[in-house]
Amino acid sequence: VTGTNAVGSGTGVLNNAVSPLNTTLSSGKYYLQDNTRGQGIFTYNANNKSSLPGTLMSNTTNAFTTSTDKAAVDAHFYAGKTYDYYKSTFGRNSYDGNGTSLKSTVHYGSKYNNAFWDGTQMVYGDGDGTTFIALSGGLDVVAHELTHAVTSSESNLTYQNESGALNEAISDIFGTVVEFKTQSSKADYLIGEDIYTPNISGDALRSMADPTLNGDPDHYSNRYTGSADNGGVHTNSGIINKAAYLISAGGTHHGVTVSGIGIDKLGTIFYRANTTYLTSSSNFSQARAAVVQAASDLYGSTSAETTAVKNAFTAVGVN
Ligand SMILES: CCCCC[C@H](S)C(=O)N[C@@H](Cc1ccccc1)C(=O)N[C@@H](C)C(=O)O
Ligand SMILES: [Zn+2]
Repeated sequence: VTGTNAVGSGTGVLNNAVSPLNTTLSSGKYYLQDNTRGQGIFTYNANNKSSLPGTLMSNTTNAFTTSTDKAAVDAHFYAGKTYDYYKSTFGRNSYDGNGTSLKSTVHYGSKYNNAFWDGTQMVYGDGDGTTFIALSGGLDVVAHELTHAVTSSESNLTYQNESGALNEAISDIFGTVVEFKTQSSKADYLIGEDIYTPNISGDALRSMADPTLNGDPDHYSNRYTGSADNGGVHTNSGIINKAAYLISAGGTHHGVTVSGIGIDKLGTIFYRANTTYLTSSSNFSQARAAVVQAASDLYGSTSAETTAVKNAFTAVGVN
């Protein structure tokens, strides 16, 4: 909408206080439209239907605190935080580098247990209340989906088999990196922990530290070779997620010891790989080469960073 910039507040999915919330005042109504980042961040309500984008979220006051507001408040705020990470860390203006506006829709479908990037916008379900609660309530979910947009603009990894698992792992990696940079006190290497199984504490949809906790492989010899889930893109991502975990945190896996280099460098290395070396058809072995080259460019071919990358990929059986 055309209006004036305003700063409001809200309540998130986990009943967390959210402030500041960048909004737009137009004709006496406040909209979830943030004009301070790129060409804007716009958050919509699908009203539990499946037509997109739905209606731009509005309120008569600048306090978004109703139950309907909560998923939108987090989607809006976390999209802004993810935008900030890419802009401040790499100078990247929005997912395409051109400041293209970020659109999110919440309350998609009925009890929809998923979130996705549809090629032009982020989409979030409410969950069924048992497997998931509203998925935009997880910062790692929002950063996961927005990172698919970055990947689509860069390597454009094909969403199936090994390139698809790489695509998924890169989204999990940046979901985690953004969580560490934005919510440092509650950051972890778990994926979806904030919005997964509200009745079970301590679990998550995936674990980068130990993918086997959810039945996902942590070594290439255990990869899934079937056709489900586009060739196991959410399963075989565990192999790359484990390598990423080892690069950042270090550890010994299958007899190979990795000296961790930290979460910031993990993000910097994978960002360079995704924007410079990976292509739509890259497989795991080619991804190793891409990430090694990225680390070498950044820190030197004999650096501790490059050594950590090599050892981590070896540890998960990718050569
Ligand atoms: C619509 C068809 C599937 C789209 C897949 C999207 S990109 C995706 O990977 N969504 C994430 C959502 C997510 C992210 C982080 C944490 C929790 C949940 C995902 O992992 N979806 C799982 C449930 C899946 O599709 O199997
Ligand atoms: Zn995904």
